[in-house]
Amino acid sequence: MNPAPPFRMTGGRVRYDGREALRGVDLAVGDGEFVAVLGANGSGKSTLVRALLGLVPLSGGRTEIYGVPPARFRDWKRIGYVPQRLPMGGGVPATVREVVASGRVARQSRWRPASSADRAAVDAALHAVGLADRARDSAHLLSGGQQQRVLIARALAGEPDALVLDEPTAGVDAANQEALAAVLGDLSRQGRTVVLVAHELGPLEPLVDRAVVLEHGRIVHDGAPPAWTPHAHPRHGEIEMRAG
Ligand SMILES: Nc1ncnc2c1ncn2[C@@H]1O[C@H](COP(=O)(O)OP(=O)(O)OP(=O)(O)O)[C@@H](O)[C@H]1O
Repeated sequence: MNPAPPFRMTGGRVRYDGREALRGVDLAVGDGEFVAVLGANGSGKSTLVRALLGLVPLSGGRTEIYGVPPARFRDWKRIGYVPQRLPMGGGVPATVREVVASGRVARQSRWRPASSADRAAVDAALHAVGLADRARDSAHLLSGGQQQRVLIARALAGEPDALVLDEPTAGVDAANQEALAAVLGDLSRQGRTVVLVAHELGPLEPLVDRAVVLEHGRIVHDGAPPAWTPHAHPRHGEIEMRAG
């Protein structure tokens, strides 16, 4: 029997205040796949990835993480999540290293201090996103693009099998987008599963095996990445399929 895929949603529905944001989504993401979730503002992209992770409840259908419904899933160290907005800033200033080290929590025993494996994973994650030389800096003083890389490093530090990123390129300059593409390319070649939400793929495009396009909470395309005018947000009718 094949092992359960990282994510499988069947007939997934999500309702906010009586309005449906997901309207019957069937989606299985296989081990090692690199899937981009595309669509216009408000089409339901964030809702879909949050529902896959059990962060928003389904009003209909079901979803599983490695074959287990999110409420019963316990193996969170296998999953990395990079949210759309920064939960850091405000509060107590933390160094870049401290934020990244917090990504090890799911792997650490509560009664033991960080092990050498923890420290090595944090170092590797900082190195992967090109921020090793900023480890002692306050995370909230970095640029938006660098903060995004800190959040990615935090997820990488947990050495997840599957990584979910919500618009990792939004508001990120070209150099940081290239850096992100290099990191995600390495992960993908290592066989990790990547699901990312994007408006535009930019330098990530060559990495994408499969694009899932949402419109009004439904999947309207699932296959090769569609081509559209750069810098335009895909709207109804604007997406054209690449020949071949
Ligand atoms: N917490 C919430 N409460 C009520 N409505 C919500 C909530 N979150 C999202 N919505 C609505 O659900 C729909 C889908 O939103 P969602 O954020 O999933 O779309 P999106 O494709 O990720 O959009 P964007 O590209 O702007 O991030 C939108 O109409 C949005 O206004």
